[in-house]
Amino acid sequence: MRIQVINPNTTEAMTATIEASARAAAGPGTLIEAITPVMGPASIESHYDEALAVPGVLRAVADAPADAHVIACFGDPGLDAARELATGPVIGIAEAAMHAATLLGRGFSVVTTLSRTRGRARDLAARYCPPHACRGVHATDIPVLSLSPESLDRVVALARHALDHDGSDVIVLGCAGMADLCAAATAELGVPVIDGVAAAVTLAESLVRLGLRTSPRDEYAPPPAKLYTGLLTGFAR
Ligand SMILES: O=C(O)C[C@H]1NC(=O)NC1=O
Repeated sequence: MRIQVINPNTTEAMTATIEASARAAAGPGTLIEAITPVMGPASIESHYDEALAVPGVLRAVADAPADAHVIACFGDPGLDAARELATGPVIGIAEAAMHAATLLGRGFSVVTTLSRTRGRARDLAARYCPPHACRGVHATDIPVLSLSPESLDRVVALARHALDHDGSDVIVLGCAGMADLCAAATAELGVPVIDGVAAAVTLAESLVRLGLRTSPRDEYAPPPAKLYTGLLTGFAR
């Protein structure tokens, strides 16, 4: 099977981090096609960035039919719109990570980048999870493009604080750029630490293997035909 893994920001180095995590998680029969969009922000750290990332996500989904698509940004930008264009499953990394977390413990905490992105994470938790599953969202105040292997200590220290303060038992990494910190953080913390990229790829694989796809009925049906002007000439097939 072919899974398209989209980095919604335009930073190739981050796409490489995402691709490595996706390939490590994928099964032997899965081809990972990681892509960087042709348009959008260099990183996504605000509602404005998120809005401007969506056209690039939709272009990617429309241009490359795949058995499934992963949106590899913790804000899950364009997830519902992408489901109207795709035929296979479309999975966001926040969605996958949060669902996985609810299967592994009684409550999870999110460790993310800038404090201003905490509201989005809370909103997504309210959509995806039962009440009280997400016990807290904590910001490292590390900008997305400043994440590096040296960020591990800060991420782990904040995760320890989160586990104690929130009374949670699982950690969700709140940025695709943290994917390469997951194994080391898991070893340090001794609790499940979830990388949304890996969770989304394996969830997408499972759905495809079960022969399941996005429902074409009603809300996720292809968008109604209409005129689009300017840059956004529309991406519907
Ligand atoms: O919302 C965040 O801080 C993380 C999010 N931003 C980004 O460019 N890739 C992400 O996963």
